[in-house]
Amino acid sequence: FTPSSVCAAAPNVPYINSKTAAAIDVSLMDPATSPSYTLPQLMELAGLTVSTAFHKTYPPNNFRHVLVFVGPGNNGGDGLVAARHLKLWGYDVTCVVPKLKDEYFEKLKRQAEDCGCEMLSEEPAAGYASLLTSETVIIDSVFGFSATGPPRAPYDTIVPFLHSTSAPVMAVDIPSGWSVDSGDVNDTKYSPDSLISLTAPKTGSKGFTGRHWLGGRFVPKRFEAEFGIKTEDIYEGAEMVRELTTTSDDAYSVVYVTAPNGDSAQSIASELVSTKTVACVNIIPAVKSVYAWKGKVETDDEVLMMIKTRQERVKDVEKIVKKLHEYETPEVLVVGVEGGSEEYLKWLGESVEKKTKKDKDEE
Ligand SMILES: NC(=O)C1=CN([C@@H]2O[C@H](COP(=O)(O)OP(=O)(O)OC[C@H]3O[C@@H](n4cnc5c(N)ncnc54)[C@H](OP(=O)(O)O)[C@@H]3O)[C@@H](O)[C@H]2O)[C@@H](O)CC1
Ligand SMILES: [K+]
Repeated sequence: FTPSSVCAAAPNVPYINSKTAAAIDVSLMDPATSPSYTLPQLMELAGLTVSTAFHKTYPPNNFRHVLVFVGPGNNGGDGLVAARHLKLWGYDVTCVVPKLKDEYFEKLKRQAEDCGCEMLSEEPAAGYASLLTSETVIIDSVFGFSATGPPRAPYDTIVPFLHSTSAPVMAVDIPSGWSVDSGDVNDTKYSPDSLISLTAPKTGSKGFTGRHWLGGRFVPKRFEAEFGIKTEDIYEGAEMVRELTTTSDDAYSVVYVTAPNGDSAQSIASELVSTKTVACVNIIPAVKSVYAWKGKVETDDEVLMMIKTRQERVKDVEKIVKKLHEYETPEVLVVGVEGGSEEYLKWLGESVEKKTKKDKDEE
């Protein structure tokens, strides 16, 4: 058995401060360099990158609604572009857009609206919380690397809402309200569920503990020498993003389940794998099981499933097995994984969908 894509360890990429981030931005659009990017080009690429990371973290079959908070600068522009893509990719999208920088941002708003995104320019009377459904994920594209000081109106109600909501949040570039260079120095306790860093992660996000993505597959390689960042070598295939989350402390399990025959095992295995509840099931044929049942010694011909998954998904494995299995008391035996080859464990981790903070809170 060979996994279709073996993932290498999360890359160790350099972090940059707000000054370097701004200098990179200027350099990308410097008309003296040939060819230089225009702002709309960069915004399209950044917005596509945000939506790609979002789709990987929150697939639309589980998270139908996206609530995008759009800020006054280019971070907000990224959010408007991402909103348009996500609507076209099957999500219901609501954008809160209190202010627009200029005519270009007006166009981005109209394009998103034209694709079906709902637009709000102010807080609903019942508060931002009234926009949440049980399937909402928020995009925080309020402030990026140029924000300084406490949020001013009208963001002085949006940012505290982001800090206090229990809905999962994906932050764009830096969690709004954190210092770009020093992180959560104001002790907001804001801890978004996920973060998509653009070009390079900012030093302020060093303490970030959720799922962390990097996107910037539009920055020329010459910037590596100039700004000390990493560019194209970190991305794989046609991917726009690379996950930076360290998975070294992830725990894995093997679950043993017996089934009466290969067909029965196959249907359970297909459900487990197709829902990304597990990475792999080995079906071992011709197992003879001897056991005591209702006072008698029984001997059965069975097959054995050896199921490999993340420890946090074991309960979901049990639920699916119990739903599909024809036995009254199917065997579900969990064994912890002590170790394994780094590449195989990385592949295993990537193949199983992680639980989000929301899933964990609901448990
Ligand atoms: N390099 C890349 O890969 C690319 C980066 N991109 C993205 O651009 C982002 C950086 O964009 P940016 O420079 O426009 O800054 P950002 O923080 O969005 O907005 C600043 C605005 O906020 C305002 N403001 C500031 N503080 C405030 C406060 N306390 N309260 C209220 N308002 C405040 C400030 O207003 P002013 O201070 O001027 O009055 C200004 O209007 C970056 O993080 C990334 O997401 C991509 O789009 C392109 C490719
Ligand atoms: K942000």
